[in-house]
Amino acid sequence: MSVRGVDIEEVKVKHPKITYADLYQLAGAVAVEVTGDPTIDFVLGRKDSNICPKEGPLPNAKKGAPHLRDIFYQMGLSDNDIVALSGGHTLGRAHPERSGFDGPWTNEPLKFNNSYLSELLKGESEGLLKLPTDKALLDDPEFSQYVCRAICKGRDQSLKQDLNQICALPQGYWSYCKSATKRHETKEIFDKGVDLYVSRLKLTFRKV
Ligand code: HEM
Repeated sequence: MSVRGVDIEEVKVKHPKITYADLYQLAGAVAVEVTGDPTIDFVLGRKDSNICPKEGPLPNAKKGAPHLRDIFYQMGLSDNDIVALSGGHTLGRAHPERSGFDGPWTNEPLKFNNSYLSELLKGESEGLLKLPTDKALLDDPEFSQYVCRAICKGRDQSLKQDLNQICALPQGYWSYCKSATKRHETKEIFDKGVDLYVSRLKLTFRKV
């Protein structure tokens, strides 16, 4: 694994006291920092283990919302955390030779922001990937509330009204959400929501 051309193994050799578990987390926090602005608080203290769990705890991209919950609830994460973490797909891309999926989730896959969420709301876009687990975040009423809330911030009055309404609607908000994003420039909504998304992500990062 490498972050900005730095091989993680080289860092481990130089600083053998840090565990791999901490090192990988730190690499994630640094990756977010160098590709966007947000600084992620980082706390050391994770332990390494030589024992592999029987069934790998990684999610299966072909499955839906119940599967995501099975995986992430075991880790003590909430629906809101699952949505926030899925926003990690704002960076990078899928490779057919690795996962069978192909392409990036956003138009700027080396820039960390909330564009994963805006692309999700916009629907299918040519050349951009949506995994079944990404789509599940919109199909599931609980998850999709958090997708909307993650971007629910606006200064101009009509936009604010629309966003407040989206965020207040526990169910059936989705068609409203779609029409509101059509009425306003999607980019405008998301530019205003990026701080909100990042602050939510920071809360999730404290747990992992
Ligand atoms: C929600 C469940 C998740 C599923 C099902 C999932 C699935 C996948 C898949 C299929 C790929 C493509 C792998 C490849 O072909 O190279 C991928 C890549 C990636 N995932 Fe996830 N992922 C999940 C959660 C996360 C989380 C929580 C993060 C980080 C917060 C994350 C960050 C990434 C990144 C950065 C890449 C791109 C890697 C690259 O560019 O080589 N994913 N994920």
